[in-house]
Amino acid sequence: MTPAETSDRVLVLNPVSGNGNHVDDVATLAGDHGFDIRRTEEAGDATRLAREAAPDADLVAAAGGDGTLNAVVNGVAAADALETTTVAVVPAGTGNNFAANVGIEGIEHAFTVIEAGRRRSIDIGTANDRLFVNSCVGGITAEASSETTTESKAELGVLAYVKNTVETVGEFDSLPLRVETASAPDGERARAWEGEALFVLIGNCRRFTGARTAQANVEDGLLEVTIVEDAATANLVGGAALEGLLGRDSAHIIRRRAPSLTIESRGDSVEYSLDGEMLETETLRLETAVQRLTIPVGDGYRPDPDDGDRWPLEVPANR
Ligand SMILES: Nc1ncnc2c1ncn2[C@@H]1O[C@H](COP(=O)(O)OP(=O)(O)OP(=O)(O)O)[C@@H](O)[C@H]1O
Repeated sequence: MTPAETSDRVLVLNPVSGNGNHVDDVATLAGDHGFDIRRTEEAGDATRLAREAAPDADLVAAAGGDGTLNAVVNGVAAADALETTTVAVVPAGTGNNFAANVGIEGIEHAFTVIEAGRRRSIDIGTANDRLFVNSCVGGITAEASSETTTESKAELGVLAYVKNTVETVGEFDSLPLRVETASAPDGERARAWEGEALFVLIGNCRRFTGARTAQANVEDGLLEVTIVEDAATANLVGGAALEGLLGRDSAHIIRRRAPSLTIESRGDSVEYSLDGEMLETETLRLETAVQRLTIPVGDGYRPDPDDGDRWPLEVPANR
C-alpha cells in the first residue's frame, strides 16, 4: 500500500444501507472530522476495506446498519487489530439497533461522540469462525428477512422478522435442536435443552424482550439466550402479541445466560443471522470474547442495564 492510501481515521461507507439518503451528510461530516472515506461498491466490500485500513488506522468507523458494523468488526479482527483500532458506529441503516443500544442517536451525534464521548471495551460474540456484536438469530429465513418492511422493522426490531416469517411462510418448519449452555461465573449451571424450537435468539448487546432497543449487559462476558418453543406457533399464527409471547410469563420461552453455548441441529442445517448477515451450519459454537472491542459510546449507554429493569430469567422449575 502506498503512503497516500494509509490513514489514521477511515470511514467505511455503505451507500445502499437504510434508504440510501445518508450519503451526502455522512461524507460531509466525515470530511470535516478528518476521515478518509472508503465506499463499498458491492456486498462483501466492507470487511475487505476495514481489514486493509486497520493496520494503520487508530479509528475505523462503520457508516451503515448493523450489517455494515458487523462486516467492519470482522475486517478489523481479520487484520488482528482489535487491540489497537477503535471501531465507531455511524448509524445509517434501517434498524440501527446496535447504535441505539450504545447511546448513539444519529449521524451527527455519532461524530460528536467520536470526538468527545467515552470509550468502552465491550464483548464480542463469536459464532464458529465469525464475529457478531449485537445478535445471532437462528430459524429466520433469508427470504422472510428480505421481505420485512421498514415500518415493521422500526416498530418491532428483530421481532419483526419473527412475525414476518410466520406470516409469509405460513406453516413454519420448527427446528429440532440441542442447545448446551456452559456454566456462568454468577452461579448459573451448565444445562442442556433439547426439543423443537421455532427460533433461537442469542444476544450480546441486545436482549429479546419485545422492546426494540432493549440493551443487554455487553461487558459481562455473557450471552443472553432465548429459545422460543414450537408450542408457541399456534399463538403466533393466532395473532397473539409478540411482546406477550416473549414476556416474563410465557411458558414457551426458555432463557439462559452463559459465556458459551453449542447449538446442534438434529435435522438439516440451520440458517443463522449474525447482525443480519447469514450463516448456514449444522453445529454452531458461540462464545464471548470478553471486552475485546473498543468503541465510543454516547451518554445514554448503560454498562449495567439490569439496574431496576431485570431481564426475565425466571423459568419454570421443571426446565
Ligand atoms: N455497495 C453495496 N451494494 C450492494 N450491497 C451492499 C453494498 N455495500 C454493502 N452491501 C450489503 O449491505 C448489507 C448491510 O446492510 P446494513 O445491515 O448495514 O443496512 P440495513 O439492512 O439498511 O440496516 P439494519 O441492519 O440496521 O437494519 C450487507 O449485506 C452488505 O453485503
